[in-house]
Amino acid sequence: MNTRPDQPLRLGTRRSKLAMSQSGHVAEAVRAITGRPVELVEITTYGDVSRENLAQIGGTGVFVTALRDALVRGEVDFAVHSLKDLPTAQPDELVIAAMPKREDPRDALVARDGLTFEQLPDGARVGTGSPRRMAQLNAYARSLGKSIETVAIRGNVDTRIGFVRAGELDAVVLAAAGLNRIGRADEATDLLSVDNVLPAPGQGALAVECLASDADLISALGRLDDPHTRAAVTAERALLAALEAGCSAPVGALADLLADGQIVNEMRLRGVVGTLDGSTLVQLSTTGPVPQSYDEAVALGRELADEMLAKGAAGLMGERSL
Ligand SMILES: NCc1[nH]cc(CCC(=O)O)c1CC(=O)O
Repeated sequence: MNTRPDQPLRLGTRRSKLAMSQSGHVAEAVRAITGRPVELVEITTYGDVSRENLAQIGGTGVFVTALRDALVRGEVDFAVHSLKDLPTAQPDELVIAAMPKREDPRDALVARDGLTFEQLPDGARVGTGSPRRMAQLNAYARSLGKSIETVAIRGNVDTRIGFVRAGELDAVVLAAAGLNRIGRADEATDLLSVDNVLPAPGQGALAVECLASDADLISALGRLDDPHTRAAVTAERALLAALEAGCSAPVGALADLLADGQIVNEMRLRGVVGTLDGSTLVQLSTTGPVPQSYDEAVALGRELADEMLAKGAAGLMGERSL
């Protein structure tokens, strides 16, 4: 670790309520492991100040780059990111020392009058800036014999829920993990089954990152790692990378463990790509032994990507936001 044992470890974090909450939990855990104080260093990222549509600015790393720069410059010792905001390419000088146990990966609906997705009226206005959500929500609505109007919005959790409270939208869709982490789980009026809406790769999981050269810190942070979360998220991100898609692409993926009684013996990886209007989806799944290494997890993701590409996935990903 870079600083003297009596000095606090510096944790770089975005300053949104969600980021502060997840960083606070990691800080507490690191304090317990190392016996050292942990100080939060607030860092503003491009994604926090830009008002541009995320799908248009490309999404790749806009919430992450400033935190990584602070790590490389030695201004902070480690950083906490939402895994789904992290580009799939890993810089050589940094490592993800821990992926703690994942929260609920599902998307949540926050609708007026307590409505579930099935109860939304035909033509309901549903806010989301995510092409992945647009594609799958439109397809889900279609399967229920109705249509919805997806409205591109962005902003933090409070801002997005505010559109519903103000009566401007019938509903918004957000990550359940985000609501849970800021103590607002009860705002969700529906949790969308992953059978209908697959989450973003890595959704609900965190990445704790530090310098690749900081062996002591890597080993301390490693105690927060959850191997099943890491295997699942690694497979999901390998799928995303092999599809050559970024976090703003209409790609959903989720790996989960299949248990036979108490014995976990397989990992299933599901993936989806679609057109924004939801008229065409390529949705496939594959199952294999629980990956025991990084390479095995990557292989599962690549295998599914190859199958999806063979079914025409590439042709569906050209579209960006509206
Ligand atoms: N930049 C958006 C973002 N990044 C991580 C989360 C939620 C928490 C998570 O997935 O870990 C969110 C908000 C959302 O999608 O509603």
